[in-house]
Amino acid sequence: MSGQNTAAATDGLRIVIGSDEAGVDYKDALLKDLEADGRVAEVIDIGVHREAEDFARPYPYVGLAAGQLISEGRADRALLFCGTGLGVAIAANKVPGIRAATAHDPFSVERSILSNNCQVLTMGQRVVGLELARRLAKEWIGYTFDPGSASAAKVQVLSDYEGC
Ligand SMILES: O=C(CO)[C@H](O)COP(=O)(O)O
Repeated sequence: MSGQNTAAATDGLRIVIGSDEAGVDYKDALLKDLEADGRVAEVIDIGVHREAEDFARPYPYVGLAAGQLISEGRADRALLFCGTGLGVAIAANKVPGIRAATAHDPFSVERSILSNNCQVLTMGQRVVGLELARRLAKEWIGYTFDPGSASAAKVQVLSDYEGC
């Protein structure tokens, strides 16, 4: 799984988007951005949705569901929101093989891919402005992990530890 995203980047990414109630405004805004982005082949909206039964779904279920979709090979990446971005990242990281990072600045977003080969980026609606979140997501889509880079062996330590 550590090399995931590399092949998909040429075909268009399949991206899961999700949030809890505290992140739903940003989730809905970024959903539109992803759908309009020609680099994205598929957007999978896992909720929550306003005025729907899932609206009160707590953040752990959102992070776990996103991580599982990637782990099962049904998506390449996930973009997740909650109040801080922390809860959905912690949850996604519980799925074996998933590397999720909370990042609210351009350098960390870049390194989450180029250093850490993270499949999941999370942000907090209560932490970062909407326009910055939109810009960060746009940049994030453009990064691809290089499996021949010096960072690859470090990521492999994590994959070896998890056995996947
Ligand atoms: O930010 C959250 C979890 O990290 C979540 O949106 C709110 O969680 P709470 O503070 O436990 O309500």
